[in-house]
Amino acid sequence: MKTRFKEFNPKKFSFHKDPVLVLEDFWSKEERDTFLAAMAQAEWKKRSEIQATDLAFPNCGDWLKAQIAPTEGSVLLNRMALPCIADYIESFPRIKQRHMGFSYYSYGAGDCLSTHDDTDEQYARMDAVPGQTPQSLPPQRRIAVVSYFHHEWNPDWGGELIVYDSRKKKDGQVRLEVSYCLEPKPGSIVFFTVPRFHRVCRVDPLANEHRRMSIAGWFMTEHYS
Ligand SMILES: O=C(O)CCC(=O)C(=O)O
Ligand SMILES: [Fe+2]
Repeated sequence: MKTRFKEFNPKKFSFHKDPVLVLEDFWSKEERDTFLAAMAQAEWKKRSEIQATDLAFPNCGDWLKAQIAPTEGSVLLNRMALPCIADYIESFPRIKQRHMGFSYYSYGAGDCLSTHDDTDEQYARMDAVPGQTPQSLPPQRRIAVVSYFHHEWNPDWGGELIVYDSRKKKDGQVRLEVSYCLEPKPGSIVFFTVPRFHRVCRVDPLANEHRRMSIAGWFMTEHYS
């Protein structure tokens, strides 16, 4: 569902019934300013300089990624403490530990993120030691979060987040159908359950120097093997 944050009742919402939640006007202008100031201080790395993202997302321009600062990380977590998130996470059996991880991203003209479902196969493969059984199962991403902090975004600038429904055809093949096309509206936040196919449309040259500034990451669970 898509709604304004002040009209949202987090006690009534369930990710089991509705896997995509879009909350508009989640952040005030002042809150966005604080995050943008922290982002301006961050140490950014290019997509092409990070081995895992270079392998997983070739031909996606050269967006930037940085570690979220501890203060902003806590602000984010406090604001995301919604009962519907905890209810969904706790619905998985045999949880050993809960994890989360969030990063800053900056996309300029020409940057995009090709279709993926956030199960992070590339990364999992890089961690695996050949011929060795892992001690415990790697954390599984359960809820993806993306939020937008730039102050201005024009529909001509592209950069939409497309979320798909995947339908199994009779021949066993999977067909993707667009379920949401979301403009990166300043101050909005998107949550969706993982796995779920999605992509970020290329930012158009019409954006000029404007950048799509976001925080993205996951709530994860680690399970007893
Ligand atoms: O920036 C977005 O809208 C989505 C980002 C995303 O899908 C990811 O970082 O895995
Ligand atoms: Fe993603």
